[in-house]
Amino acid sequence: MSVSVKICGLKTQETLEAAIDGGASHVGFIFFAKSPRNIALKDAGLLADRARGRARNVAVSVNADDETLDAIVSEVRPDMLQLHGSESPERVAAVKARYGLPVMKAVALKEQGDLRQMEPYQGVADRFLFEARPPAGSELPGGNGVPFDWTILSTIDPDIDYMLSGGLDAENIGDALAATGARGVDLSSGVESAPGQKDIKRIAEFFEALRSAERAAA
Ligand SMILES: O=C(O)c1ccccc1NCC(=O)[C@H](O)[C@H](O)COP(=O)(O)O
Repeated sequence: MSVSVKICGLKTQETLEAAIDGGASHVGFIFFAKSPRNIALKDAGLLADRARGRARNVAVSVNADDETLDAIVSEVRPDMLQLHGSESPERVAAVKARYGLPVMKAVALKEQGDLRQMEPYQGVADRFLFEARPPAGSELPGGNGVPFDWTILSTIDPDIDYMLSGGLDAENIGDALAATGARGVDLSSGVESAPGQKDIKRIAEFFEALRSAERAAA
């Protein structure tokens, strides 16, 4: 079975096309002012229209209020909302009900016990995005380009639907898949030449490495 891939933080047509051509199942747009990947609503709407039907459009927000999410949903018409802040299970349920869209909830992991943070969201979030805790001093809850200890996921219930994230790139994707058996992965920094600057060559190299890892595992 092929691994689903979300390339996150896209801002240009060229890199969006490179992601979809490479085989991305999901493309992500960041709505967080402090991020170098932050995108204007109108630009995200145009990119999402271009991707529609070829990849699933994911709108990423951080503790966004209804007014902000209303604007995102109306302009971008995403297929999925990714909640990447400290949204409570009740907030996740309310967002799902308000927009009728699936929600992926980000959970940051550093040690085995952190997996317990996921429990209140089970049966509420449609999917999880497991990634590293942000390094000290980072203003970004995601997109920091740091991996976590993947062995944390070695005992996870195989029925839990998640994307593995945090510092993935062409060099480590084979090891990451071998360690976790993840069926979905998400990445951003690993296909950039500088923060917020997606790189077509690095996107292609990532997909090449992923296919090679999939062949090795078959
Ligand atoms: O990428 C950002 O700048 C960002 C900012 C605020 C909230 C979430 C953000 N990214 C969410 C993602 O889904 C990233 O792809 C994920 O954190 C992995 O990033 P990376 O470690 O750089 O591959």
